[in-house]
Amino acid sequence: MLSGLSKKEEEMEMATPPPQGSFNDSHISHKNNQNGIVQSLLTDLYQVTMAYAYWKSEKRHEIAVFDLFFRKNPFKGEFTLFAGLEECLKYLQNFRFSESDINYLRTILPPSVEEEFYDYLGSLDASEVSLYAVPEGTVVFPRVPLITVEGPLPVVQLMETTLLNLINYASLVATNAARFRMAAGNKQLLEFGLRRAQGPDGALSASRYCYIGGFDGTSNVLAGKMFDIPVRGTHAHAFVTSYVGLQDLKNRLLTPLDGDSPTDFVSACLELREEVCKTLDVLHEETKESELTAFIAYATAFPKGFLALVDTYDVLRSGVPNFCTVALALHRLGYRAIGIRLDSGDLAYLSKAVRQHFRKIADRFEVPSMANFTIVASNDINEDTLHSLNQQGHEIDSFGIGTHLVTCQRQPALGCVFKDSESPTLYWVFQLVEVNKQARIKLSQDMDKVTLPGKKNIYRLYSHEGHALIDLMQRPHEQPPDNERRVLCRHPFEESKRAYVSPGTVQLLQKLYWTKGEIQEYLPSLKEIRERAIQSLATLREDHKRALNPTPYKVAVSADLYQFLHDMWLDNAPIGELS
Ligand SMILES: Nc1ncnc2c1ncn2[C@@H]1O[C@H](COP(=O)(O)OP(=O)(O)OP(=O)(O)O)[C@@H](O)[C@H]1O
Ligand SMILES: O=P(O)(O)OC[C@H]1O[C@H](OP(=O)(O)OP(=O)(O)O)[C@H](O)[C@@H]1O
Ligand SMILES: O=C(O)c1cccnc1
Ligand SMILES: [Mg+2]
Repeated sequence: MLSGLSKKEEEMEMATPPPQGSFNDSHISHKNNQNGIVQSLLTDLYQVTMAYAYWKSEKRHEIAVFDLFFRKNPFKGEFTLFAGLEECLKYLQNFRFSESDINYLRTILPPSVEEEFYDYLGSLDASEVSLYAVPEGTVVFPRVPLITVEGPLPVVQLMETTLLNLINYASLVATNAARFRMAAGNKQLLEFGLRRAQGPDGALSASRYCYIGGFDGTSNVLAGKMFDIPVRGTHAHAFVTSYVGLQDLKNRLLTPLDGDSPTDFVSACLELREEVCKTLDVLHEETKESELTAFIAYATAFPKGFLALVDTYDVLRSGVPNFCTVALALHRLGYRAIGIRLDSGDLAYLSKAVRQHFRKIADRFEVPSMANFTIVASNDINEDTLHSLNQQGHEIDSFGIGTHLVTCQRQPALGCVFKDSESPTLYWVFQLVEVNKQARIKLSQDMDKVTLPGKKNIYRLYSHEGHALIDLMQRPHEQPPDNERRVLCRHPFEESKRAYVSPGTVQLLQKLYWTKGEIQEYLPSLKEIRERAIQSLATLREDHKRALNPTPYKVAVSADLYQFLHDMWLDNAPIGELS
C-alpha cells in the first residue's frame, strides 16, 4: 500500500496494459538508461513526410552530411558550453520505429502513403550513420559544427529535430550556469530550480547540465539519484510558520555528540537566549518564540546539519538571535551548526549585518568559528544580481538559484540549426568524391546565414601561453595546421578580415563518436565533463568571458575553404536583371 492505492486498485493498475503508442511500450524501455520520452517519434511531422518524399524519389541511399551548429552565443556573451552529446549517442543507440510507432504513423499520414514505406521505416536503425562531435563540456563558438552526422539522407533527416532538442537546452542552461559560476567566483552555487522549471524533464535536464556548468549541487533528489550530483538543501518558510510555540515540542531531549546521556535541549536554549539577545542589542520579546521552536525542532532532528531560514519574521531582530541561541546550545553539546539562509530583502546589506552579529556572538561566547557560519542567499537571483552584489560587497558564502537559472529567463532558447552541408548520393559520392567533391550551400540575404559547404575539419589553435586563439575550419584534404608554420585564417565572409596565426598547439575539435552502430569513444562521467568544462573555459581569455561587451572569439576558415565557399556562392547565386 506504499503507493496509496488499495490492493484492488494496485492489481488493476498492474493488469492494465499501457495504451497503444504510450511511451511505455516495449522497445522504449531503453537499455542505456535514456530518458524514455527520447525516441524516434519525438520529432516533427515534417521529418517523416520528407523521409517519405525522399523514399519515393529513391534518395534513400544518398549519403548526406549534416552540421549542427548555432549562429549566436546566448546571454549577450561570446562563448557557449557544449552539452547534451551523451544523450544524442544514446538516442542513436535506441533509434528504431516500433510496430506501434508505425501503426500510429499510418493513422496520421495520408492513405496514399505506400505500405512499403512503413516496411522501410520498420527496418531503420542508426547502423549506417556516423556522428562526429566536439567533446561534451567544451567551450564552443558560432558557426562551428558541434556535431556532424553522416548517413542515409532520410535517416539523418529523421534525426534532426531530436538532436537539436537534446543539444539546445542542455547547452543553453550549461552556459547559463557557467555564467553564474563566473559571476559568483568561488562561492558555493546550488540549483534550486525544480519547482520553477519547464516541466519534470526540463527540471532534470537543468540539474544535470547546471552541474556541468559549474554548480556544486542541486536540491532535486531524483537528479541526485539519477546523475550522481550532490544534493543539498535547507528548509522552507512553511516549516517555521508551522510551529506555534514551545508546547509544540514533544521531544525536548538531545544526546550530546560524545554520546553522554540526553539533556533538556529546550531549557539549554532558553538559558542562552537572554545573553544572546543582549549581545545583539535585541529585546528577547522581539524574537519570535514560534520561530525559536521551529529552529529547535530542526536542530534536534539534524544536530550536525543545522541551517536555519531566518527571514520569516525579522532577520536581525528575530531570525539571527534565534539561530545563534540554538547554535550555541548545540555547541555546548559538542555540535557545530552550519549557518543561515536569507530569502528576502537586501541581500548585501543583510549578509553584512548578519556577519557582524556572528562576530559579536563569536567574541562574547569565545567561539571564534561562529564568526564564520555559512550564509546562504536565495530569492530571484540572476547573473546581474551576482555582479551587483560583488560590487556592493557582501558576506554570502552560498547562493541558491532557481527561476533565472533553469528557465534561462534572459534568453530562453539557443538558436541551433542543423543544415545539410553536403548531400551527395552514395552513387553521387562515388562520382563526386572521386571527381568533384561537390558540396551544398544554403544562401541567404543575411551573410551570417550562409552555410559553410562540405565536410570540414575543425581545429582550435592555442597561443604559446595556452589561450585559445581562433577556431579554424579547413577542407578535409588540407594539411592540418601545426606549430611549425603560420597559417592564414580568414573571416568566412569579410574579405579584408584575415590574419596569420602561429599556434603554440593545435587541437582537432571533433572526434568520431558513433559509427557502424557503436559508440567509439569513452563517455566521461558528469563529474569529468564538469572538469572538462572548467578547463576548457580556463583556456579562454578573460576579455571573451567578461559580462559586459565581451570581445568576440574568432572563428575562421582556411584560404582554401574561403575560396571554395565563395566560388560556390557565386555559382549558386542567381544573377539579377535591372530594367
Ligand atoms: N543588494 C542587492 N542588490 C541587488 N539586488 C538585490 C539585492 N538584494 C536583493 N536583491 C534582489 O532584489 C530582488 C528583491 O525582491 P523583492 O522586491 O521581491 O523583495 P523581497 O525582499 O523578496 O520582498 P518580499 O519580502 O516581499 O518577498 C530580488 O530579485 C533579489 O535577488
Ligand atoms: O527565487 P528562485 O531563484 O527561484 O529560488 C528558489 C526559490 O524557491 C524557494 O521558495 P519559493 O520562492 O517557492 O517560496 P518563498 O520564496 O515564498 O518561500 C526559495 O526560498 C527561493 O526563494
Ligand atoms: O533547500 C532549499 O533551501 C530550497 C530548495 C528548493 C527551493 N528553494 C529552497
Ligand atoms: Mg522566493
